[in-house]
Amino acid sequence: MAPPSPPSPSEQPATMNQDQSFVAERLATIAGKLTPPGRFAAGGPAAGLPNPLLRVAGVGDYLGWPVPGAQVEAVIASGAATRAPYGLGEATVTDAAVRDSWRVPPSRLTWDNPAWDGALAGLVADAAIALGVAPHVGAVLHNLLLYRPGGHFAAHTDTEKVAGMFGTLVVTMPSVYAGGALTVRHGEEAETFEGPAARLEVPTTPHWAAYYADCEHEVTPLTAGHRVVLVYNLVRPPTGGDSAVAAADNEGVTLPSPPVRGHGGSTAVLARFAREWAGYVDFPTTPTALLYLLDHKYTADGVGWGSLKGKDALLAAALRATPAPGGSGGGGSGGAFHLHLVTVHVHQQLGVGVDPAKWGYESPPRGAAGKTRACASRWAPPRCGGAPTESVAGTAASPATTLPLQGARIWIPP
Ligand SMILES: O=C(O)CCC(=O)C(=O)O
Ligand SMILES: [Fe+2]
Repeated sequence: MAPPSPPSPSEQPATMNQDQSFVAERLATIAGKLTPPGRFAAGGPAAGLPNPLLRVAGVGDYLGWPVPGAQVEAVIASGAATRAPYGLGEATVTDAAVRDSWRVPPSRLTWDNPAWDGALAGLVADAAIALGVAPHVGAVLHNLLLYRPGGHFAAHTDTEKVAGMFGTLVVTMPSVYAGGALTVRHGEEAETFEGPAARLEVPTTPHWAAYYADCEHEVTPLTAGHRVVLVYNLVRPPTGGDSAVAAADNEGVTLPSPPVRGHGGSTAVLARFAREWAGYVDFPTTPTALLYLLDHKYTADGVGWGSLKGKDALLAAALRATPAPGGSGGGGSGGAFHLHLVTVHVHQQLGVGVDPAKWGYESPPRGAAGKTRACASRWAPPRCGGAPTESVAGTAASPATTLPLQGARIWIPP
């Protein structure tokens, strides 16, 4: 933070109580008002997609358009498809109670319609815009999935299968089925994609759905018919592509800026917030650092300034663009905030009357029998679980650097 400059009386919030909740609540309020550049999931009919003329090696004819149920059964009977597995911890297992579908790997698929790749690229661009992701998004075919009556996939999140993967695109080929709805959830929100034939009509139009891979999703059981989907990994350059602008941060480390525009007026609000915070930072109960829990979940490999999603990307862009009081611009050494993408593990002991504002970075509360109660992170996902410890540890996620937080008073969201 910039050196304190006492706020004028008119800048003091009416509810100021000079404790740690003021700055944290103010930042949460500002973040809450940001409108993310896209949705966590999007989809609908894909009228622009032609019949790909898809062939499964060893099965003969092109798949029909719509795909007849008998042809799906023939692919399964041929041995070209195997039961689709799912990840359980480090292992990959098959269990029809969790996932009941069949997969054909890309190595056994060919598509002969030369118009397919261009049409798919157009759909991927639309999906990227709908999710609010920077340009240069690519789609890599992962599987052809076949669902029979009763087929389903229980709620799960998708693992990042390749570097730069941030989401999944599902293209549902026209076929006759009922049930088999895809529901995607993020926080309190849910989106359901019914596919082309929710009412057992003979469909001719494929459908699509795209979502961030960390969003939980499920496919409800098919009550009749066969569902055929192409599943693509959505990938983007790890640093956010062309729009990633290198900028030196306050510690002299070069970081790419998040590939997001549209934070607009929020930098003015954040600049005012920075002034207020600076004016009160000498109070012993005012935090000198804030942990902000990201809206999306990120893996250690997948987190970075250029790979933040949705609201996270927007807030990071706004914070980075906020100039220091008296400074001419943000995003670099003149910015109002020191920003770090880190994973912080916090294991708090119950029953000791904890006042998080008094914590030093390496002085966690100590006390009664250990129980993991809170996991918090600043710009990175909580990693809950594991053995309770009495330490608070931070790992810089991007880039690897030592955090200058020793002795900081950190406010941790409840
Ligand atoms: O079948 C679908 O619509 C989704 C499949 C899925 O969730 C996956 O392959 O991970
Ligand atoms: Fe999935």
